[in-house]
Amino acid sequence: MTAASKETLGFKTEVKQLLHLMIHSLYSNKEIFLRELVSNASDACDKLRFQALTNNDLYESESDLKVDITFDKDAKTLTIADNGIGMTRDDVVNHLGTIAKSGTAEFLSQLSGDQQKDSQLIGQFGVGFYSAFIVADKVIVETRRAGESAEQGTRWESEGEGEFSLESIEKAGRGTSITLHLKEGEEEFADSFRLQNLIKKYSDHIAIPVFVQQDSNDDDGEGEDASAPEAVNQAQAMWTRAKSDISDEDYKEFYKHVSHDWNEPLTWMHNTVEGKLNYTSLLYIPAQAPFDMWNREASRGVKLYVQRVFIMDDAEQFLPAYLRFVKGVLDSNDLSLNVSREILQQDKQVDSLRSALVKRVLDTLEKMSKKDAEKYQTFWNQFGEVLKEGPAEDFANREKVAGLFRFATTQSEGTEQTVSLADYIARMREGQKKIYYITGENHDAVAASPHLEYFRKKGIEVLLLTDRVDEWMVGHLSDFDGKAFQDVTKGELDLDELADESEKEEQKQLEESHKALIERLEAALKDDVKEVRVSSRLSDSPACLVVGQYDMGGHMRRLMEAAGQKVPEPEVALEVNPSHPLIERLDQEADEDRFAELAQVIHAQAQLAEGSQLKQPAQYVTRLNKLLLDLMK
Ligand SMILES: Nc1ncnc2c1ncn2[C@@H]1O[C@H](COP(=O)(O)OP(=O)(O)OP(=O)(O)O)[C@@H](O)[C@H]1O
Repeated sequence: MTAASKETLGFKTEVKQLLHLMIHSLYSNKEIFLRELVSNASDACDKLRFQALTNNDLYESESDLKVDITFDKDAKTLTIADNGIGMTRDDVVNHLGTIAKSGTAEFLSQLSGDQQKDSQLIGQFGVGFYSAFIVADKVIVETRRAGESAEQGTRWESEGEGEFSLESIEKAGRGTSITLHLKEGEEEFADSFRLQNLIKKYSDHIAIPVFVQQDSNDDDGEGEDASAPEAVNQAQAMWTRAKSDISDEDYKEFYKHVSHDWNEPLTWMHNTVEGKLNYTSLLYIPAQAPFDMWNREASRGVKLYVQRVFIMDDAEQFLPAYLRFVKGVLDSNDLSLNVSREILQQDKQVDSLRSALVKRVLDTLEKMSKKDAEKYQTFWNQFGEVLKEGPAEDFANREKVAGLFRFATTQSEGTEQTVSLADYIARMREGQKKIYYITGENHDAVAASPHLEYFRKKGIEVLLLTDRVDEWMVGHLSDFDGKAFQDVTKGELDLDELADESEKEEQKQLEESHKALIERLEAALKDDVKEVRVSSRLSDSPACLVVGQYDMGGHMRRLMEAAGQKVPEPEVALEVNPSHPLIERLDQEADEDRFAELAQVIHAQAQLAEGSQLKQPAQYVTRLNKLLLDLMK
């Protein structure tokens, strides 16, 4: 080792922030550091086994993979050593000096300083290696990549305060050993009994044997007197065990290992299939959305194993993007051990496996929605918006996915999305053939829309769609259970279906008796709207705007315009309510200039009511002020 090979580097800012936070927010759960370090050690062994498939020399004549936990009570140290893949000097800098996760900055910006809330968020982010600093004031990592020579080892050392040092060392055995210098008061972790209990509690499911040093019999504290270590965990891939042998606690801990989530999962599905396809899958639905669910680069997919050998993390080919919240393991007996991401893209088996997993997840959700509505509601509140991408992405399952949707409606309470399409259909009025909906920015705005007046009067339920994906989703769904979706703000209301005879007659008469008014309005607004009609949808408001049945809705148009996209101008019709006092008064206005002014104000108000921006707001204010002044005279 030469002095020149030693250097001191600073942590990236986000690491400093995370370390500070971790130590303060996670202290009450400090023991989880062991789970995190053993989980990393197990992953490192998995990776070595995978790479050794094509290069057996990597085993360096030691193919029994294991994790060794040793301690020294006097020195107050604890060491977690593995003989896995190890790290090069560059790996060490990249993995233990930065956080390479996409969305890290965004995650950190969400933190509030409130320890309770923040610990929840860190849980979703994943705690990892840095959790060692919850109990240690100095951490030393000694590592050597499998296949490299003994002199190419690296020693990383840090007190968790801004910087770390690196130097080259000689390391005979490959792999990584992490030594924690325990903080004052954390001596409990240099204790065999305590360590064994923790491994049984948190890491029993790890497929690699974990050995914990025994306490020495004569209590002189000499490390050399310790007797031979023994494997503490079951050391068998958990998903290969019989379901009856696996406790809920085991399933939950395994979830934390595969997902890097700190919270418990909402539910899981564990299945072994033999026949045309041969595989075992253990899939989890989290209880909480991860911090990066909307980040396009975020990793997703299952951990793929072939015949118990780890192949890759985040195998995204096995689940569609709209199920990206699902975590877990797929162990296939059919795929080849040298399968790669490229091969997966063309493999026919992959499609069959994917269909099978999708079916499993959708069936599980359906069952949950029937058996445990409250639990399902938790799921929906977290992941509903993602699931709504389903009809566009997975045409074959669109009806099944839509059956899982929940909506806020004109008849549901508050803003929570609780009504299924089946509920809606069961409540449809006699003769009603369509599923009516309205889209908009937020619940209050859509619930107050003038377009709902007629539906309220007739007691017809309307779905209130306020998620960004909604309009896009309905566009792809188009119908459910044979009933078409209809935007209540689009096209002429089809009274045939909704109104009784007397209403239709009344509407006809209104149209006849207001022909002159309509013509005058059309002349006054000829540059603004394509058509003016007598409305059948309004009862309390004077007017509203309606786009063509096949035009883009107002909400979608606003979203696209906000994203800087050019959107074709829709052909808008103004519908007026002749029974409204304002329109009655307008009809009597003899002065054509004043009539035109009033018509412009009514048109502007209809735009405001639907949430649109006026093209010339100042002009509207001037007009309105003029009218107000007239009133005050
Ligand atoms: N024992 C080890 N052997 C080899 N590489 C390791 C070991 N421990 C950590 N690493 C490397 O350091 C990286 C960072 O580890 P860390 O635990 O912080 O994050 P992670 O495991 O990727 O995810 P998470 O933070 O969600 O746990 C790992 O991805 C791995 O590449």
